[in-house]
Amino acid sequence: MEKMYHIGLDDSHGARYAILPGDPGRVEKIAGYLDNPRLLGQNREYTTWIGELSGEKVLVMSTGMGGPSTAIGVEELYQTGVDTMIRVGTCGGMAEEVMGGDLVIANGAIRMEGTSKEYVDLAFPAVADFDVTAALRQSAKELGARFHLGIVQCKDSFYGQHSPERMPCGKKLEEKWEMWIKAGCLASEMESAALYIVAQVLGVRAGCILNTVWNQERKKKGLSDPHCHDTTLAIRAAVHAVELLIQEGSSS
Ligand SMILES: O=P(O)(O)O[C@H]1O[C@H](CO)[C@@H](O)[C@H]1O
Ligand SMILES: O=c1cc[nH]c(=O)[nH]1
Repeated sequence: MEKMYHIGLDDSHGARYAILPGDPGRVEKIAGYLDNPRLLGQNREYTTWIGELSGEKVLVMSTGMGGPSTAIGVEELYQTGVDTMIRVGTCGGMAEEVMGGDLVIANGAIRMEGTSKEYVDLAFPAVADFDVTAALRQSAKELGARFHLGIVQCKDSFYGQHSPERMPCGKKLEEKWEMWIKAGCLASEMESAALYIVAQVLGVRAGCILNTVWNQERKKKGLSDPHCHDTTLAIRAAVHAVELLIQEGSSS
């Protein structure tokens, strides 16, 4: 096959599993947890490394920030033979109990972004694959991590999250933000809704684990708000979840 237009890969890699950070700068670090890691390709925001876990090929590819580049990356990875994808990213806590450094496993995503609307109407939920989510939960437990499992909010504007008062539509953003919190939303990020909807439409498995960087709600209430930019724990949890899924696949 010809190399895919954006990610620059063809199907010769032979991997079914992909770990997907947003940040290209996180790819090599994640690949360091695989056996025999090597750079496979680099185009636009898509940096890809390949390695192995339990003898099975695994890709690590950055998606860039937001739904559009994530959807393109997922579409093209699927064309090259990938059928199981785990996003490992960062988020901002929304629920009071979600602290900087905690892991958040997203079993579903609020579709307050634009990309997934060009696949299916908003009434359709953005839901993670059950087996991938279960593997992420087991992995987080085995690592002894503090983690939360639940709904995240996906939006297109990082600064609409952090400075809604600056935006002409700020009142609406604030009203919705309050609504998501009252409904039990854990955290905010930018890619999982597009990942889940595109995965659903293509018929592939997807899940997501996030490092909480901070929690602006805790800060607002005068509570402690430790910041954590270290994604190591989320990465280790994602890599081990892939191992668990590979083991599960070979025993079923
Ligand atoms: O750290 P990543 O995976 O990029 O994820 C989060 O960080 C970016 C914003 O800072 C957005 O992409 C958001 O979803
Ligand atoms: O607050 C945050 C942190 C990471 N990513 C986001 O989208 N928001």
